[in-house]
Amino acid sequence: MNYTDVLYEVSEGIATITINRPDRLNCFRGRTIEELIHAFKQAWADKSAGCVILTAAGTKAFCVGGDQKEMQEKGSYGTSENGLWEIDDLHMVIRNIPKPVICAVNGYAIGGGHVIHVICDVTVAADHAKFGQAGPRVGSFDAGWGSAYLARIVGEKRAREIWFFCQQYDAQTALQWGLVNRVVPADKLMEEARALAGQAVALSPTALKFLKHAFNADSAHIFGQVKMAADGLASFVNSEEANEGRTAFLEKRKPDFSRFR
Ligand SMILES: CC(C)(COP(=O)(O)OP(=O)(O)OC[C@H]1O[C@@H](n2cnc3c(N)ncnc32)[C@H](O)[C@@H]1OP(=O)(O)O)[C@@H](O)C(=O)NCCC(=O)NCCSC(=O)CCC(=O)c1ccccc1C(=O)O
Repeated sequence: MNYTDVLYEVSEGIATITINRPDRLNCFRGRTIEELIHAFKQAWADKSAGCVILTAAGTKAFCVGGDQKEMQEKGSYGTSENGLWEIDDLHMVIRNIPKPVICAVNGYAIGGGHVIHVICDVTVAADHAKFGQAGPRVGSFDAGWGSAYLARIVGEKRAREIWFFCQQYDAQTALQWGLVNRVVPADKLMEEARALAGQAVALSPTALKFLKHAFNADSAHIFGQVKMAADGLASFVNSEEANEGRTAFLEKRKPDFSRFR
């Protein structure tokens, strides 16, 4: 597959996957998701790769979720070559790949971009990174991993706060909340992520594989709500209510949801 939205490279046993849409703050469209899935599967199949780093191009954003401009213009984020919108499959391949996945957050991790970092095994954040969910402001929600798994990580009260108020949290707060593992100066981000990845690469791949499956087992039941959440969202995104959120964002004004109460 020829990548347009993603970069992929393997060196010293570490596969690095980079979301490469910096001019759109690395937000994703259907093609981005399809390429990310393909890249994760490459890393899965590659016996020379013992660990994966997921990061993004530039210094402003890791990923700011779904491409709202594409959604506004085309009525969808666009599909993959096979015609499907495969965000759930991306989440599953990050969980199921039997190798540690380290997310190196190089800026904003917002909306669906925040969910992606939440699902990764470990997160290293640049000190200027910002974290948060935006769905209820722009006409979206993740009632699957993005809420239920998030609550396991930061606790119910904080997860509800993150979704119910759509604020942004700095890297130190994210560290204090257990949302990220480490915070480093921005210019040391990849160095730190690669140092951690190198330590994993030196360990027993079979032990790591079984440990990852073991950690996953305890939250696997969340998958039961993921498809329902995705179908609920699919039926919501083109509603008048969701459209008000998206349009307000693109018009740089506050949304007015009062008529939908
Ligand atoms: C990230 C910001 C806080 C940055 O703010 P700021 O520095 O002030 O920059 P801006 O001027 O706002 O932005 C610069 C430029 O980028 C454009 N832009 C920003 N975000 C997006 C985006 N998501 N899509 C498209 N374009 C974007 C912005 O319009 C500006 O363009 P100009 O032309 O220069 O004006 C701030 O930008 C911000 O808050 N961004 C919005 C974040 C957001 O709302 N993200 C989407 C949340 S909804 C989502 O992610 C869908 C989730 C999803 O797909 C999903 C997830 C899980 C399960 C299922 C699904 C599903 O099926 O949908």
